Amino acid sequence: MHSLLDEITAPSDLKTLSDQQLAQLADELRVDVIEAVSRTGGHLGSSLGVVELTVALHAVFDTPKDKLIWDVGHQCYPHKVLTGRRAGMGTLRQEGGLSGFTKRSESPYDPFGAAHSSTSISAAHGFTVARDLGQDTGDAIAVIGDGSISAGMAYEALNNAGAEGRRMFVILNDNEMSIAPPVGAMSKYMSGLAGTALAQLNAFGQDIETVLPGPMRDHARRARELVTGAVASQGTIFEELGFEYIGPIDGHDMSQLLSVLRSARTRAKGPVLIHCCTVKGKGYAPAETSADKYHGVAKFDVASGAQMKSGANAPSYTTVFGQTLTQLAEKDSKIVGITAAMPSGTGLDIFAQRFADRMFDVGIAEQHGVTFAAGLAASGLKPFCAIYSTFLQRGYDQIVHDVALQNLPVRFAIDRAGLVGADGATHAGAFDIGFLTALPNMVVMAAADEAELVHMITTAAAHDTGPIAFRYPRGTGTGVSIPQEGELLQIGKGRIVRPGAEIALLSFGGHLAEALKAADLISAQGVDATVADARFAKPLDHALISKLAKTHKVLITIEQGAQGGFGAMVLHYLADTGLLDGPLAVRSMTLPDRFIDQAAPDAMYADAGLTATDIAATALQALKRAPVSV
Ligand SMILES: Cc1ncc(C[n+]2csc(CCOP(=O)(O)OP(=O)(O)O)c2C)c(N)n1
Ligand SMILES: CC(=O)[C@@H](O)[C@H](O)COP(=O)(O)O
Ligand SMILES: [Mg+2]
Repeated sequence: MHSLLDEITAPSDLKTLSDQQLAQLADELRVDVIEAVSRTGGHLGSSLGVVELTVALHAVFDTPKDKLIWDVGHQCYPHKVLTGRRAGMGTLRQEGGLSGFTKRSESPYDPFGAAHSSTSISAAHGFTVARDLGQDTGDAIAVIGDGSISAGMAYEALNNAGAEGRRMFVILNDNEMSIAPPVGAMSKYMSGLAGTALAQLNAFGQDIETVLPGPMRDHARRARELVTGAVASQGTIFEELGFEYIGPIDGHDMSQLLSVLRSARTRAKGPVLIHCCTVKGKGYAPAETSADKYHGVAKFDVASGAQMKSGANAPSYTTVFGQTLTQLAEKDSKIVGITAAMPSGTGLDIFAQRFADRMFDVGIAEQHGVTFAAGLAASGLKPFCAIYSTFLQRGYDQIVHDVALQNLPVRFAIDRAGLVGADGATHAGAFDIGFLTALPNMVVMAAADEAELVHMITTAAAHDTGPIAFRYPRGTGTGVSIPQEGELLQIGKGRIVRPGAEIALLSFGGHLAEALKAADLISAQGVDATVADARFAKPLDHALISKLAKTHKVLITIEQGAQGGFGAMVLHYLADTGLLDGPLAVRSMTLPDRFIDQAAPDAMYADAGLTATDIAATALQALKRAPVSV
């Protein structure tokens, strides 16, 4: 069957299509995205919500000279299809394949990378100022969702760009969903905007336009825009910030999108915000009718929408966290949970099912979430601030300034520690060990398996003398049996998991299983190896480390984190106590000093040089070259 999509090799091809053909193209594009994502998995719901918007933006604007910047970028699959990457969609989020987000190195149509939310308006402002300073760039268009615009960074950008008054475009993609239903006053405000008389007036005007012949329709549209503009100019918050506000418009009505975008592009002198109402998962019933709108899906059967099961039999670390915290909270009414728009991703949805009034979703607002938790702790409660490692980076100054410096007992549940797989480099939980162990007063733990996680949550709940953090990997655990009750760990004490000699493998966190495999490989070479689980990167177990250093020829530290973390802390200690002055050979095995693109986690750790084979080879090599005792 003749397909317009087959004829599209670049957005410039859209300029040859009529408005009706653009609408047809959108329909074809939607089917294409559904088919593609059914084979790869990925962020389907948000992509389906912007199919018409994507076609209209590329049809009206002159990309790539005009810079189209997608916030988060998880909704960029239609964009990728239209910008020459349709053939590559089968490699989406896979090793060597297309990124799941926008990425500068992937395409000239991706002027700015994303994945962490709420960055698009700031970036667009950068392109705008550069244009005005003579750089060869066109208009900047930021497409930001209703969830993402709840982050403070978005207001920093609106505040700055609105005041400067430079011509730029912000498309507010309002589908009334974040990953979970949206929270916050802004969400209510935007829903109000979309539901007011303004929207009814808009809809009424559009109905009239549809029955009028060509020239009259344009006049009617212009009249509608003037009237709704007048009504809207009661001062939406965006106008108060210096933006012309247009909308709310139907983000699935191609003729409306085209006329509004063409008109705005022709007329705009300053910053414009177009409020676009869409449906997350639009056009695919299993997505539209699901609670999470198929935000992030595994491979699925198109006909039924049934997703392929992961096949894992152990519970995920996330589930263990949610269940354990809930169990502890039954006996401790001071325990509360804080999430930044990710209740299901962190497992706090489990906690909320039992303690709805003790779980707080602050929206995509990690900075606020951390200091909110500090306020809770200062008031005597026991806040568990559950934020993925990568997103916790957003709240670092708050951890330093509001938590550690004041020595407040905030508990940080750090999921997705280490390499995370399909989400790639933007979501790697690589840096939290380093940025947390640098802080005075902070206790830093890492769970080697899900049983250890139970002990660490229990220990954190009881730790009231200052901040404490525990990190754990994405995905299912090791399958160890999970204790009914967690033990109280002694702060700063590690454990010998496998006694040995000559070579000591000191693991911190989720790589313990790999260290044990490495010990087997080392033993097969006739060398004995000790395996220890540090449990704590701060405070270090000085007695354990000294003992290992004094009774072995080689000490290898292993962590699922970047340089400057656990291994560095151990090296500080060994150097400062003179334990490096003798015959001991020390190697610290970390993630390499580069970003690692998406692949299966095991493949990513292989790329990082952190497999059992790598560990064994490093240890045996060190033994061979270990300084000779004098
Ligand atoms: C700083 C940060 N925190 C959390 C996330 C996780 N996250 C990805 S998409 C999303 C929801 C985005 O909602 P919205 O902007 O409305 O986009 P939609 O999915 O509705 O299209 C969240 C919380 C993130 N990417 N970045
Ligand atoms: C786009 C985004 O940032 C989130 O959807 C993220 O991909 C979730 O990660 P998990 O799949 O590890 O929960
Ligand atoms: Mg949304």
